Amino acid sequence: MLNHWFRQADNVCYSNAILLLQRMPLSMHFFPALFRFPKDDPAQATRARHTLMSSVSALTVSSFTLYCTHIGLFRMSVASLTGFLTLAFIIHALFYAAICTGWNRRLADPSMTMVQIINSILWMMFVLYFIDQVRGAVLVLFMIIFVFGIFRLRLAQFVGAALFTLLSYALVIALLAYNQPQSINVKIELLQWVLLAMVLPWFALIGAYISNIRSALRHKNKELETALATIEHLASHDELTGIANRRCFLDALRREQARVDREAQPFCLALFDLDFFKAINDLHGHSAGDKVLRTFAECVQKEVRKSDYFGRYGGEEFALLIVDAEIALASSILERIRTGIEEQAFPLVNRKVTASIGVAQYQPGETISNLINRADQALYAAKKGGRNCVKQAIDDTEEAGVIMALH
Ligand SMILES: Nc1nc2c(ncn2[C@@H]2O[C@H](COP(=O)(O)OP(=O)(O)OP(=O)(O)O)[C@@H](O)[C@H]2O)c(=O)[nH]1
Repeated sequence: MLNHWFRQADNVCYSNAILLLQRMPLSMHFFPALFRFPKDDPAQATRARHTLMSSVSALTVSSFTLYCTHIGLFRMSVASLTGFLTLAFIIHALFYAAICTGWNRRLADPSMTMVQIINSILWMMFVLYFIDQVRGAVLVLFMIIFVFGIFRLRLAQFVGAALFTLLSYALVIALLAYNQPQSINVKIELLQWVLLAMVLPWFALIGAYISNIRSALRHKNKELETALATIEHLASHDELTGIANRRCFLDALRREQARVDREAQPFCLALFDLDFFKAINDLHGHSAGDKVLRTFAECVQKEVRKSDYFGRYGGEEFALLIVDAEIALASSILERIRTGIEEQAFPLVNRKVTASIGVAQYQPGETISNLINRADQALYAAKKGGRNCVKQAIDDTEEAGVIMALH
């Protein structure tokens, strides 16, 4: 009977615990998160690293205070101090978990530097209040706390932290003078306070200076990143039409060739050349010609699939890489594009603009230049065949030529 009752009580406790865990979704993420370092986000990784560093320094101070308790310089039993140190450890773990779970991103300052510094200062005050004889030497530990501020704080925050330290220390002196007059020499403590008041502003100033240099560097890095992205875009895109330039197109062609050689899927290369474009330039001017090129590029882009790759090959010549398509399918796509161009309005020139198109299917093992050559031969045939049409190159890689007119 008693056994049964215990088992039931056990079950109730167990299900209550499960319920509690389910009702607290935070716990489900929180504990595993403590052991998960945020590697995928460099900013979060840096924050987690700084928090771990500050935890290590807190651990050193904790060991020091435990030793002081052991030799009778800390007015507290080992058991009570262990309790306080456990609390300090939990607080550090919470900071770390907040970063690992990404919770800190909701805060105005996701690094939580100021909060962590205030936390450390308060713990330092705790140590200063209970430690005897070596209180002056302990003050040097404030420097470690302020070093962490260099990672993030602005001058005003540094000054705030320094003032908070001085006021808290003054309060500790007053409390000691009132509660433990035998353990304090007020004159010496005040002298130490003045010394701290002289050192901290300088520390704050130099810290803020370094912090400013870091943020200027960050800003410059961002500018460099943007400049690099612009350069990369300029190097790979045609300025006039905004589509890929010849170099970038050839890179895409080589990538596709490597993929197809691996996966044995067909792809086609089409070369476009605007018909009588010289006459457009001559009659309507170069800028009208530029506008025609832009409208033409937009018109083709509208018609092609996202997986296909369109680029300016040079002058009024364009190239289209049609992936996963044999020549019959590619030709019907190109025929649709050709009709689209024919029907497109080109307001500045107020006349029909057409294009001749040559297309070749990649033959496994052939070189890129051979493929381009065959597509070019097909384009030449399209020009010769009356323009405004699509012509296919023959499959034979040895013998470049054209066999079929679609229009
Ligand atoms: N506006 C403008 N014209 C360009 C650009 N690049 C090349 N061209 C012109 O394109 C024209 C190409 O003329 P051609 O190669 O003789 O050919 P076409 O007049 O189109 O005749 P077909 O190709 O035989 O139909 C030349 O006048 C070039 O100056 C450009 O970026 N902008």
